[in-house]
Amino acid sequence: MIEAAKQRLVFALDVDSCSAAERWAEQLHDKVGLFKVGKQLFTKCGPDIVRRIQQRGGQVFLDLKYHDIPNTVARATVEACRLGVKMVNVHALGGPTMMRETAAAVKECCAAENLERPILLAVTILTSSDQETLRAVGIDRPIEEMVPLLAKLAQQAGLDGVVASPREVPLIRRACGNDFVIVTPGVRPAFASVDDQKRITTPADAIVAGADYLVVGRPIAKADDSRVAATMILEEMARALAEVDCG
Ligand SMILES: O=C(O)c1cc(=O)[nH]c(=O)n1[C@@H]1O[C@H](COP(=O)(O)O)[C@@H](O)[C@H]1O
Repeated sequence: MIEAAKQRLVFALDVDSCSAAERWAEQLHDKVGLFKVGKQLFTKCGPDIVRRIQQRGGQVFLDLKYHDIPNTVARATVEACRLGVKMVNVHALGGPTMMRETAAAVKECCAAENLERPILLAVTILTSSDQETLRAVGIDRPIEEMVPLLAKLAQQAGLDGVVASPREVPLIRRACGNDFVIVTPGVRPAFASVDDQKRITTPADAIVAGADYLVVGRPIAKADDSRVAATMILEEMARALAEVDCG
C-alpha cells in the first residue's frame, strides 16, 4: 500500500530557485509520485525547471491555474502538453467555453504531435477561501453548491478532473462519478500547522473521502525532518487505503 500511496502523493515545490527545486526532487524521489511546479518556481526558472525534474525521473504537475479568455488558455495549455507534464490545471471560473476549447485543443495537439495527454484539471474553489472570501467577491452561493457545480461544468467541457478541498470530495463524487479525477490540496496531518489554508482535512480523511491525489507542501517542506514527515504522511495514506479496500 505504501507504493500506491506514493503514486498519489504530490509534493508542492513552492521554492524560489532551480537548485532548491532540484534538491527537493532528489531528496523526495522515493516518497512522492509527482512534483508540482507552481507560479513562484515557474516565474523564477521558466520551463527549464520542468525539464530538469523530468531528467531526474520526476513527473510534473504544472500548476499555473490558467484563467483568461478561451483562446489564451487553450494555447497556453497546449504549450504545457508540449513540455510533457503529467497534470495541468485551469480555473473552472474561467467558464465552460474556456474549458471546452482548452480540452479540444489539448486533444487535437496531443493526437497530431503524438504526445501523451496530460490529466487536465479545473480548480474549483481555492482551499484558502471560505464563505466570507466568496461573499467579498459577490458570490453568495454556498461553497458546498459551488464546488460540485463547477466540477460538473468541467466534466461536461471534457476535462479529466478537478482540484478541490478534500472536504468536498463526496459532493464531487456524487455529481461526477467515480472515474472523475479529484486532486486535493488543503491536506494537513495532525503534526502540521494550518498556515493559510481554510478548508482542510487529514491525509487519511482525504483518502477515505475518495481523493485520487493529495497535494502537500509545507507540512513536508517545513518539517524538522522532511523525509520523516513524508514517510508519516505516506503511512497514514496507506493505512487509509487499506481501510477503503477492506470496506
Ligand atoms: O491548484 C493547486 O494546487 C491548489 C489549489 C487550491 O485550491 N489550494 C492550494 O493550496 N493549491 C496549491 O497546493 C499547494 C498547497 O501547499 P501547502 O499549503 O504548503 O500544503 C500550494 O502550492 C497551492 O498553490
